[in-house]
Amino acid sequence: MATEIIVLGAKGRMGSTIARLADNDPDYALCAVIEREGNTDGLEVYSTFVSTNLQDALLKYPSAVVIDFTVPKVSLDTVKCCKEVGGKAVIGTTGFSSEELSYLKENSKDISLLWAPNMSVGINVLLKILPQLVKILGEKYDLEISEIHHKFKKDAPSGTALKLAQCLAEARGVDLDKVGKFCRHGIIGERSSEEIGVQTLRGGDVVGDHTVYFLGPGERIEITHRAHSRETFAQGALRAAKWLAHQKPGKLYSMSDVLN
Ligand SMILES: NC(=O)C1=CN([C@@H]2O[C@H](COP(=O)(O)OP(=O)(O)OC[C@H]3O[C@@H](n4cnc5c(N)ncnc54)[C@H](OP(=O)(O)O)[C@@H]3O)[C@@H](O)[C@H]2O)C=CC1
Ligand SMILES: O=C(O)C1=N[C@H](C(=O)O)C[C@H](O)C1
Repeated sequence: MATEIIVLGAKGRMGSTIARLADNDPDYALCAVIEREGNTDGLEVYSTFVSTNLQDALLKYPSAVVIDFTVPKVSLDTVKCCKEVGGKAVIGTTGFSSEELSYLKENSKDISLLWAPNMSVGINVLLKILPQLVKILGEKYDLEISEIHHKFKKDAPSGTALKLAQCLAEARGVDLDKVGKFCRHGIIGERSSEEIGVQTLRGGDVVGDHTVYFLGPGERIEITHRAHSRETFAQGALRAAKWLAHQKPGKLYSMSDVLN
């Protein structure tokens, strides 16, 4: 049976990619596309329900999974709305504060909710193997991350870079809030071995590149993931929605649950 989908932020870079793919794939039924008041022009290309109100769409399609790639404030409203009317949501938005992430976790007890800062298969496989590399290479290898994104991206560092840094910190048994180094400028002194550096580049139309560096004595390993198009993330979001449609609330799901 086709998975029913509601796409929020349907004119955004990610929202439009997801809506187009869902509309052309018999495994999905694009039930509704939602945009902000005054910004629905052009959405009639989808022969589906167009609205500025998520609640209206969820009441009309109670089994649909909402896919939301917008901004933190809007995604928090999506969670609130799903809780009020009983919907499920896949959230790809990044840039949440730790309090906002706690809000997602808290509400995942009541609604089926999945959040992942990167829905590509490649990044999620990388997250699985990084702890092994950290443990084998040990303390002598310095850990750094760099990311490059298009000039329109609003948050920094990327949600993926933060997730990768969190993964490295957990593998070393340290607190990222204490060892994360997000900016270097001026006479900063020698690098300490505990640091996990995260550096941000912005420009042009780069879809999303992430590199993890293991910088050791006499050698280094660099692992780079490059997304070739937004369809990589969009296909992941649709796969996540298909999976989430059959899940009960209980925890804040992530892509690792989907790919298991
Ligand atoms: N998890 C993953 O795999 C990925 C995550 N992302 C994340 O997804 C998010 C969106 O990225 P992207 O598609 O490039 O961004 P866009 O800016 O292209 O799209 C954002 C969408 O959100 C809507 N929006 C923004 N503010 C509001 C508001 N206050 N009220 C209602 N709607 C609003 C926009 O509508 P309007 O045009 O009217 O402003 C637009 O439709 C980002 O956080 C990004 O980091 C991106 C790629 C992959
Ligand atoms: O804003 C983007 O474009 C992307 N955002 C995500 C992030 O912040 O990690 C994922 C992807 O790299 C593209």
